[in-house]
Amino acid sequence: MDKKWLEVLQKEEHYLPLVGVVTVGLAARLVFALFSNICQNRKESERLKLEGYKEIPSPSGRYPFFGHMLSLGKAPSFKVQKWHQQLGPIIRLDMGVQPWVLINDPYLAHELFVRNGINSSDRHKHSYAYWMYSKGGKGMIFNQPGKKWKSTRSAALSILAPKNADQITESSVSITDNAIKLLKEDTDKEGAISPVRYMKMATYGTVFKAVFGKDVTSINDPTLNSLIHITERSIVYAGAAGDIGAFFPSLSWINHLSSQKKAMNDIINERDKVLEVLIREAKDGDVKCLTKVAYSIKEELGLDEMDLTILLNDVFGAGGDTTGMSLTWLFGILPQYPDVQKKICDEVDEFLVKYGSLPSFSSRDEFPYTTAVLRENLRFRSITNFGIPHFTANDVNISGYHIPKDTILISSMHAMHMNSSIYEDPEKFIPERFLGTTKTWSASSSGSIKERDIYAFGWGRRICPGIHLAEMIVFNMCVRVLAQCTIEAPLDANGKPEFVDLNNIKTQGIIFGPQDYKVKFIKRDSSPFYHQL
Ligand code: HEM
Repeated sequence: MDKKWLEVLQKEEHYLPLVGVVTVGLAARLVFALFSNICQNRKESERLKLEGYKEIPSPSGRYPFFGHMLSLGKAPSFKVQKWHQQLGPIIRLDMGVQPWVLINDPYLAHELFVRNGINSSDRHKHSYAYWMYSKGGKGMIFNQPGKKWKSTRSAALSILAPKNADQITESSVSITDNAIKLLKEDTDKEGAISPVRYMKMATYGTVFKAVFGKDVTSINDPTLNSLIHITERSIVYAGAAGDIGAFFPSLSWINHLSSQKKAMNDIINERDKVLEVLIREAKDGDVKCLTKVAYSIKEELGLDEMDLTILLNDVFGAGGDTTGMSLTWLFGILPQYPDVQKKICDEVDEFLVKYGSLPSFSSRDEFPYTTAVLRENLRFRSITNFGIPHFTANDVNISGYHIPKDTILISSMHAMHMNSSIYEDPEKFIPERFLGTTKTWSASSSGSIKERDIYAFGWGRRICPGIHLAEMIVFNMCVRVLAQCTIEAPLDANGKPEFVDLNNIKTQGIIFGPQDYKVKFIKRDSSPFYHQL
């Protein structure tokens, strides 16, 4: 964020006359901004301290004007984990003038987001995500939790809920098989490959079919790729980088000077054009998909065209990158644990011999070890840095702490999954910790807090509506790849495997992934299907 902010300033200065009145004017505005932000910082800190309540601890490393923003570093999730280890389950950060309260204890998070859900389920009115992307709070993700938001959720669940997802189940398998076919062909040509594009094809492709009813057969599908490109640029701006004014109100003028504003507007215009065509074709087509279903119940739900456009974009965007990233972590982790791979392969082979066909998600119960690995993958590397932040609509008091209205609330996703009071040896990748837990991700994310064992899908009324689809795509991809291949790291000049560094994180807006890496998908001669590969 700090770097981006400086880049914006540098770019703007480049276009402005370098000497004279403008430069002096800018300097004066910066000094004024600095001063007024410091005053506001102080007011915010006072607001968080209330007599009779415990003070929420705040880490050192707070700078004037920027607050903790400059201390978050390149891997904010890891830094926040350290702060929780030092200060406990609830901490406060000052991001410019904006207070953030972060929680890494599931019971406290449950008390805040579920028991006090009425006051803790708003979204912050982010300059890009709320005002531009969702046109002032339309659709689902950035909408406030009122009547329209409820309607968009019920429209989405008409396709995504486990009991309604039959159609997606079939298409998920065929899109996944297409992606694996291409992955194998490219491996034969190139040796080691980066799995990211193929995972994106399978995940975005499945969601694309579910939302717009269109099949994706090529990794180069132009419409799918342009929507992915638009989505990924949006995800970056939906993070802190797209909302300078919220952290530094006195610097919000930068947003208006900035070429960033133009770039953001371009994304939205491009998005609207692509969606207009897709929606028209989906409405007129014969395939049952979210667009068709949502339009058929539009009047009943009291939604307008733009509500639906943003909703469809929300579901596409929220489903593709997250699920693809979970698979990208998995294929980076597995080469480092050959014994884990072997146990998954044994389970798949046993199924192949017993039934003579590849499994689909409905056979999930026959894969206790594989499902434990996929749960551990989700815990070990959480995909979203901090979920999607919530915002307090009113003051909230939990466990003796006072959280005022207008505070950003964050479930510290990585720190919660690395909390040693919940998981033994949390820094180690140990799938066995989940053996014996056969519930689906969806069932265990929404049950009682005592039975919850993963926290990657958020909380309360805002909980991710795509959990079932996410698990289905990840399961299908994992078992179908390992039915045919083993995954190995390429070797360096000395014959040593070049594993991806699992602690070297790439943060893209709200998503958290590994650095780019390559692996080899090697045909598995022990597979009962070997001769058909
Ligand atoms: C492994 C994959 C996924 C992960 C880790 C994930 C995680 C999350 C998280 C953390 C939230 C925020 C919840 C909160 O605010 O408390 C969320 C919301 C959401 N997710 Fe997912 N998600 C995944 C896959 C999907 C899929 C496949 C879809 C749909 C196709 C989807 C659609 C959504 C939507 C629409 C929301 C916004 C809900 C609202 O604001 O009311 N997600 N997801």
